[in-house]
Amino acid sequence: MVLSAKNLAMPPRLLPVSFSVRRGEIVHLIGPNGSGKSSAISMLSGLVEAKGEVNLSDESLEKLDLPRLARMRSYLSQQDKPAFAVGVYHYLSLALSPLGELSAGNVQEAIDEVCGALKIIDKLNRNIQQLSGGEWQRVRLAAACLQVWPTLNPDAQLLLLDEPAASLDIGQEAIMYQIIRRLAGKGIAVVMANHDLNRTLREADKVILLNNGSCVAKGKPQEVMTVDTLEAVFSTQIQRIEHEGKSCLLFTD
Ligand SMILES: Nc1ncnc2c1ncn2[C@@H]1O[C@H](COP(=O)(O)OP(=O)(O)OP(=O)(O)O)[C@@H](O)[C@H]1O
Repeated sequence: MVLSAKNLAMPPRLLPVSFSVRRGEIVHLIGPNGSGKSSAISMLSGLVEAKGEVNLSDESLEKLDLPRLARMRSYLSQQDKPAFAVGVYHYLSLALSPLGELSAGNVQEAIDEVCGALKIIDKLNRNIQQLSGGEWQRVRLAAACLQVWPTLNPDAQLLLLDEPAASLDIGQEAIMYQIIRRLAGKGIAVVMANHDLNRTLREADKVILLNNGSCVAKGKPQEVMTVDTLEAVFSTQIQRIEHEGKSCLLFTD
């Protein structure tokens, strides 16, 4: 098991919730605004004190120092641009700095793959302050992926993403899911907060549904995300239809 959380809590923001995440598994945290998704992810990052027991690769999270944490997991928080101004390439190299000496060839290959996929190669020399919201989000996503890219980081285990699709158009969002699946395919476990319930239905191996800081349900998306449960939690009308063998939610309010 890559990650196990037993009674993870930060009352009243998040009441005790337990779950585990396997190698290569993609777990989505869903729930209304203020339900505790970001609180849970920030605690899993090890940067915020958590109640309960969290183990990353059988090591207690609270015993991992920052350099080791930085090698084992990366964390894309919800945030705006930083106050400093650096080039995109420089910003990406900051994400690689915890990984120590790296082969220049491997770094170039990984940057080409990740930045090529996210379509930001032409932005590498741009200052981060001169990017659109969606471009900046893709740069941040690239940095988070590179930090746990297995050819650069053999200790990488976990990618934590807090609403990574924020500011992305639907085409860029599709690319983002491809790169998340590619990393999961390389064995990295992914835990992410998400508001696009249709994406969660299709992309998540496991879903944890939160409401008012409590876990309402967890398990396979098809089982957890029933119309009745989602309508009750989100207080809106929902229909679920089948299209070409896939479930699709319609929001009819
Ligand atoms: N720094 C903080 N100090 C105190 N309470 C906070 C803090 N940040 C968030 N909260 C509260 O904790 C609860 C959970 O917030 P959290 O950000 O985890 O929700 P979320 O599910 O990620 O919401 P959203 O979908 O809006 O991003 C909310 O009631 C929120 O007001």
